[in-house]
Amino acid sequence: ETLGVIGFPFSKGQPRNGTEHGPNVLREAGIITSLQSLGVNVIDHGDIEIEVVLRDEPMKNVRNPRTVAAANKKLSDAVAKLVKMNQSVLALGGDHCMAIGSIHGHAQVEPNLVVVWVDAHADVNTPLTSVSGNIHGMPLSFLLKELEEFVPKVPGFEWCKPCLSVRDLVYIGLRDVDPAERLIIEKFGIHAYSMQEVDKYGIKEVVERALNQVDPSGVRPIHVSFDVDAMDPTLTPATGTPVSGGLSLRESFYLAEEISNTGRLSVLDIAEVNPLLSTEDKRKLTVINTTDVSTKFYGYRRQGNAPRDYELP
Ligand SMILES: N/C(=N\O)NCCC[NH3+]
Ligand SMILES: [Mn+2]
Ligand SMILES: [Mn+2]
Repeated sequence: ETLGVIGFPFSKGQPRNGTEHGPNVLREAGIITSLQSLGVNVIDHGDIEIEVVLRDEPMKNVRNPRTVAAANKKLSDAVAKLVKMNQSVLALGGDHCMAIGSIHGHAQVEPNLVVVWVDAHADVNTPLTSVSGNIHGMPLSFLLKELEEFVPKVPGFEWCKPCLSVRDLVYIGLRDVDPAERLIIEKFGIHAYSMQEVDKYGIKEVVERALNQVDPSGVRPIHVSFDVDAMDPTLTPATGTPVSGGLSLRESFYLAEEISNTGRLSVLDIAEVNPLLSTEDKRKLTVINTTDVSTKFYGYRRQGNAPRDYELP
């Protein structure tokens, strides 16, 4: 099967320049060749062309609404096109507003998808609960049907019809959740495995419970939205909102291997790599660790990978 890679060189969902370089630093780190060396047929479709919308005034406190909306509409169309062609999609961000386009596009073709949101943050503020106005802290509020009545019209987002139900979403890695976000999680009973649960149950149990809760019959396409700040900042320091006490490299590998083992990973977002926010060696560390997790999502096994259709000589 074919893995289509799309770059989303974007940073306007948050205030720190640099995430627009995420796709290219991941490519420069060899993420494409690493995946090809697994025997995956990888096609790099290049980057979404980002247009700057002039006079993109804030709507109440929501920053860069039209620019964020336009970019994510393009991403949605691109992801939908590839999924329709039976490609798995790896979307390289870019800040986490990318999930609006990525999940929306995926859902146009696979409405039965489930979302595994791997992140230190819940990213489920609405435009009315967000303190910052940064859309990368709100993507799920644009996607969740149950939140539609709580989300005001934001200019540019007319195309974005909510496409996900709270019961089809599960969080892993939370450790910096706003009060309003916790209210939403509890009000709608969203499945959420914070780092507290990871410590309590262990990653094996967390992954098992998470997948069983959103997809007990084990048949639904999986969308993983992976914010690199889910991992411990000692592993991925080049990111905008690092939070201590994150997933270890081995917990991240295990999560990726188990998702890969389902055989139903359909779209993976890699969000919030910001090479400008750290020294050269910390940038290198971030992209190497991110690449190493990505290869586990697409078949690399620490146990070893026996050659396919090949006998011992
Ligand atoms: N990395 C971030 N989200 O995943 N930052 C925004 C969230 C702050 N509440
Ligand atoms: Mn995020
Ligand atoms: Mn985050």
